[in-house]
Amino acid sequence: MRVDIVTIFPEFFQVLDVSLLGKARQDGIIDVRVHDLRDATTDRHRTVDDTPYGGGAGMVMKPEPWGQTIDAILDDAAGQPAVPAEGSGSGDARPLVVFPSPAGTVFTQATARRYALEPHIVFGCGRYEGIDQRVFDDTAERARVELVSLGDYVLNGGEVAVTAMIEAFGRLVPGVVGNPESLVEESHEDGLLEYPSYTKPALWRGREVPDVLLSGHHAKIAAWRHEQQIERTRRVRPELLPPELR
Ligand SMILES: Nc1cc(-c2ccc3ccn(Cc4ccc(CN5CCCCC5)cc4)c3c2)n[nH]1
Repeated sequence: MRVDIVTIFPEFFQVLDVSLLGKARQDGIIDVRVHDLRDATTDRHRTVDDTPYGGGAGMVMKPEPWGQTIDAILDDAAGQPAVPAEGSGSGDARPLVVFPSPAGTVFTQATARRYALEPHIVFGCGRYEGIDQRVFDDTAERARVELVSLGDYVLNGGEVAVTAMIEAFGRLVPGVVGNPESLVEESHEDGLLEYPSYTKPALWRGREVPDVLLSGHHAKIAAWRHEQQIERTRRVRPELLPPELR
């Protein structure tokens, strides 16, 4: 899987070398390339922003550097088509270009699962007050474009959102996580929040571990854990519960 990231803060993504993904990159499972948007500027000040038409506070990112950078990435990728995972993916062979945005659809585990199947994703990290709309419109001529929100709060740019998304789908890419079983039982994987976890010692500060977990009775343990998931989801995120469990 190839991932391209466009940003004015390329050093921000050194974090991807440290985390779980460092090994995935070394093993060639995920090929991450970071592009400095300012490399596509032509003026002495390497300008990437300007005042908004129609007025308003702040600055908007100019379209030219974006158009040039995205074209270069897509042209380069066209020369070496990444093979989509067998029997998976959107079926649309065009690359996927994702722009974090407060105005985007909310990123969920379902989005992460879908992204993990893509052979190539380009992430565009905006800054300032956002990117000129024509960048999204122009890119949509040759790629699938998605505006994605991390949640209902405003960040200063797309970099944190892209880091979170890459971690969320990266860990689902086969070969990235040592024990694939650990991916099945986690929160949101079955639409419910996770059950509480315990480990040794059996008694800690006067607090014991639920007896069922010490029983070795796997069917009872599984039933208890599912009940805990439903109780916790009902308490914390009732909107996630399927109608029949509300
Ligand atoms: N989930 C999530 C993703 C982001 C995100 C993603 C990408 C960028 C790029 C820039 N910002 C900062 C920003 C964006 C919007 C505004 C509002 N402003 C109102 C007037 C018209 C212009 C826009 C303010 C500052 C970003 C923020 N935040 N939260």
